[in-house]
Amino acid sequence: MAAASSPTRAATAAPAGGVAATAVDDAALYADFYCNSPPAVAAAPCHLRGGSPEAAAAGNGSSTTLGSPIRSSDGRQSSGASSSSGNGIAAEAAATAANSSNSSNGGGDGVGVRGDARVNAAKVAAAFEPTGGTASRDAGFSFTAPDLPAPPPLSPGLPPVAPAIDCRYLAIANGLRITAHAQTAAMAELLGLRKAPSGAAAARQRARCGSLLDQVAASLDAYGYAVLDNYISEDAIRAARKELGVMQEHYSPGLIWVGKEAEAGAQISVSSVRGDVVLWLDDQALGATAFVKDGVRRPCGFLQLQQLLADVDELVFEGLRPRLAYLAGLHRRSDAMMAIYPGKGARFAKHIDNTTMDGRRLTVLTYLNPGWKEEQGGALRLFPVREGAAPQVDVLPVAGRVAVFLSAEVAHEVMPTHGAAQRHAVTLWYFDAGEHAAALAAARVMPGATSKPSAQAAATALLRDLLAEEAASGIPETKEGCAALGTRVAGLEAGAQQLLAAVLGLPSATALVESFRGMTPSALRQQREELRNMGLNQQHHAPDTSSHMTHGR
Ligand SMILES: O=C(O)CCC(=O)C(=O)O
Ligand SMILES: [Fe+2]
Repeated sequence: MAAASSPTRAATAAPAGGVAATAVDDAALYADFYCNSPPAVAAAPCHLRGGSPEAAAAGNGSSTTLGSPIRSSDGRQSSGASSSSGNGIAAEAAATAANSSNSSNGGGDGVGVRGDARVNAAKVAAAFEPTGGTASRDAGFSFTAPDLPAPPPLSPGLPPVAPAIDCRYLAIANGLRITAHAQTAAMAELLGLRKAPSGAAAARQRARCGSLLDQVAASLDAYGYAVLDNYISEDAIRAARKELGVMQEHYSPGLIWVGKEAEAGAQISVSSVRGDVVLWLDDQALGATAFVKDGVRRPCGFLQLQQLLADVDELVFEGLRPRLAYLAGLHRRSDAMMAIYPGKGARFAKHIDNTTMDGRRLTVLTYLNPGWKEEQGGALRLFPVREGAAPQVDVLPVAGRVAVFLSAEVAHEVMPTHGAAQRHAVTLWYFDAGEHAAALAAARVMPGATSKPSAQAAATALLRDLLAEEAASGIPETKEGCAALGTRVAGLEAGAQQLLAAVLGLPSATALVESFRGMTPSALRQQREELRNMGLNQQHHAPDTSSHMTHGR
C-alpha cells in the first residue's frame, strides 16, 4: 500500500498568515490582461512560513502553514477584486477595458461577459469530457494494489515546501475563455466594452497563463501537491455558497469504508474519524431548478457552482493533463462532493484517498470559506513523501484556494475545526482512464449489496459499535463485554454473519462465530484498532441525494 512518512506528532499551528499585502493589485492584473498595457508585475509565489524538514523530523512539532498571500497584516482578505462592488469579473473587465486607450485590433479572445454559466459549463464539458455523472459511485474502490513506485527525490535547490501560487491571472483568463462565447462577445463589442487584444497581447496572455500552469505542474511534480490561491474569485465563492445554502438540510454524514477484502465491506459513519457532512452533486442535480422536501417544491440552482466546476475541470484537463506524463490518462472525474465540517471539533483523520488502485489519480479541493481564520482550525494537513520535502504542510481552507494532490500518494487529514463556523469545500477526484477501466472491470458485486437489507443493517450496526470508542460503543473491553459480544454475533441472522465474515476476512460465518466466541479483551482491542485502520485506508463514497432533485421545469 502507498505509505507516507508520517510524523506522528500533530504540529502546532503557526500563527495566522499575516503577510504583506499583495504586490500586484487586481486592477493592474486586469489592465494587463485586457488592455494591451505593458506587463504588470508577474504574479508572485505566496509567502510561506514554517518548519524545515530537519526541524519537523527532530520532533519539535513545527509544521508549515500556507497563509493567504492576499491577507493584509490584520488577516482580512484584501484583494482589489473583493473590495469591488460585487459585480464580479465582467464589470471590472468592462471598466478596465473602457478606461483603456491603447488597445488595438487583432486576433485572440476578447472580453466576454460572465454569462450563461450552464451553456458554458456544457461547452467545457463537451470539450473536456469531464464527468460521467456516476463515476464516484461505480468506481468499485475494491482492489488490492501493488505499491506505487517510489516517488522521485525532490530536485536539489527547491525549498522544502511548495509555495502557493497566486492564480488570479488564470482566474481572469478562465472567466474570459469560458464565457466569451460569440454572442456575449459581440454584444460587448457593440457596447464598446470589448477591446480585442492585439496579437502580441494575446500571445502575452497565453504565455503568462502558461507560465502559471507550468508552476502548478512543477509543484505537483516535485512535491506531489500544489496550492493555487485565488483561482476562484471571492465573488464567485460567495455566490456558490449562496446556492448551496438551500441544500443545507440535504447533507448527510460522510462515510468511511470498512472491509478487509476490498470486495467486501460496509460504509459506515463514524464521526470521530470523519466528522463532515456531505452532499454529492451529479450532473443532473447541478442542472436542477427545484428540489422537493416534505412534498414542498423549493427552488434551487447551481449556475455558479457549475462555473466553478468548469474552472477546475479546465485547470486539470487543459492546464495540468498536457503538462505531466502521469496525468495524460485523466479522462473524467467523480461527481462533486460538497463537504461541510460543522465546527465543534469536526475533523477527518489521516488517510490516503486511493490505496486500492481505484482509478483516482488527482484529488482537487476548492475551499469556499471567505474570511477563514487560522484560529478556526480546519487546515488541510498534507504529508508529502518526496524526499527532501517538509514532512507536513498545513493549508488553510481560505476562499478561492484550490489544493491539488496525488490521490494515491499524499496522506492528509483535516484538522479539527473550532467554533461554530462551518468549513465548506468541494472535492473532486480525477480518474486515470486505464486504472479506472481496470478497476471497473474487476469490480465484483459486494456481498453487502446483495444481502437482505436486514442483514446489512445488523452487520453495519455491529461494525459501528466496534468502530466507536469503547466508552460509546456498548461493547466494553472486559470478559463480560466479550462474552456478550460473542452471544450477539452468534445470534445474528446468517446473511449478517456472512457479510461480517467477508468484511473481517474470515472464510465463513462459522469461523466468524467461533472467532467472536473466543474473543479476549485484548483481542477485542486489537480487532477494534484494525477496523479503524481499515476505515482510514479505504475511504468510500456516500450515495448522492440527486433523487431529491427535480430536473428542469
Ligand atoms: O476537505 C479537505 O480539505 C480534505 C477532505 C478529504 O480528505 C476527503 O474528503 O477525502
Ligand atoms: Fe481525503
